[in-house]
Amino acid sequence: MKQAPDTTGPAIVSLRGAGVFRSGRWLVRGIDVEIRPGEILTLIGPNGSGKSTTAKMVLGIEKPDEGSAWRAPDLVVGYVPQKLSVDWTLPLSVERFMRLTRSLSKAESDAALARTGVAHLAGSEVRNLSGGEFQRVMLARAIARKPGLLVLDEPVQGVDFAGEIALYDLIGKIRDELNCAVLLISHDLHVVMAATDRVLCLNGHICCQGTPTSVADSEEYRQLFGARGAPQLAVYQHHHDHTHLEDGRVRHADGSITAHCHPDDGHHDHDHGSHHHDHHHPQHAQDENREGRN
Ligand SMILES: Nc1ncnc2c1ncn2[C@@H]1O[C@H](COP(=O)(O)OP(=O)(O)OP(=O)(O)O)[C@@H](O)[C@H]1O
Repeated sequence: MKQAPDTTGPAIVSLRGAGVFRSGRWLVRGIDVEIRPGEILTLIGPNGSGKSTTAKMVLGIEKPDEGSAWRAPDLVVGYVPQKLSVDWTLPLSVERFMRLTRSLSKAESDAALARTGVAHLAGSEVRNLSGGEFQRVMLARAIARKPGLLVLDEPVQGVDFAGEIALYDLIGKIRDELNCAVLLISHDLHVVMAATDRVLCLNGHICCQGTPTSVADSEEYRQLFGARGAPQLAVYQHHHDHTHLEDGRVRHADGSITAHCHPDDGHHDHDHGSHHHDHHHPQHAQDENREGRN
């Protein structure tokens, strides 16, 4: 059985009463956050609530105008920003993109691409990648130097729902393999990955924090996102309640076998109200095989 990551070590990042003041106003204030090795922390909050600004204080890109921001001196950080200023009209292969701004050996680059399941795309043009492929390349770029902290600003943008679940699975696996801490930013509330240890809900300040379910239940969260927001914070759980057999049929948790799986066939629980995935699709299995081979 796999051991749970040890998240009890000393903090690798600590923000204390941190705030950023720009253009005559406080973008965020009073941010207290500690990040420990191996833990997954998700920042959620409406557009403009200060998630990226907080992440930039964690990274040291923005200096706090009040309070303090500290990082362990030897901390290697991998960062996938929300936006990249790259001229995509120029030809650029994945391989070159991986090594564009950093000294990375070909072996390190190949290993990272393999880990995120996109080794086969090394020679492809970046501008031709699909949204999901691009995010995997970005992830590979961020983990290539084996970071102790991985900061992912909206890692599932441009990715469809199935791809989103696969990416969250992958991020969880990378955390397990590298035992790195992960800071995830999401303004999209409908899925928070199950592996998230803590959710921090921002609205210019820390509005509430805790386990995903405790945040979804909190009064502050409901006030911030309204009644509509509450059922949207669906914590993605991988129930593995059925298995896809080689002949394409499906064996359910109750032992029965059917030709297909269908949400309304009575074999699945519906505890989140919204569309939620409680099983693997063949595409995910392919991704896992690909990751496993590399
Ligand atoms: N350098 C800056 N100068 C002035 N205002 C800024 C600066 N950077 C960000 N802001 C403003 O600060 C607020 C918080 O921005 P931030 O990018 O941290 O929000 P966010 O929660 O990440 O938003 P989103 O979900 O839209 O990405 C926004 O209103 C933004 O316009």
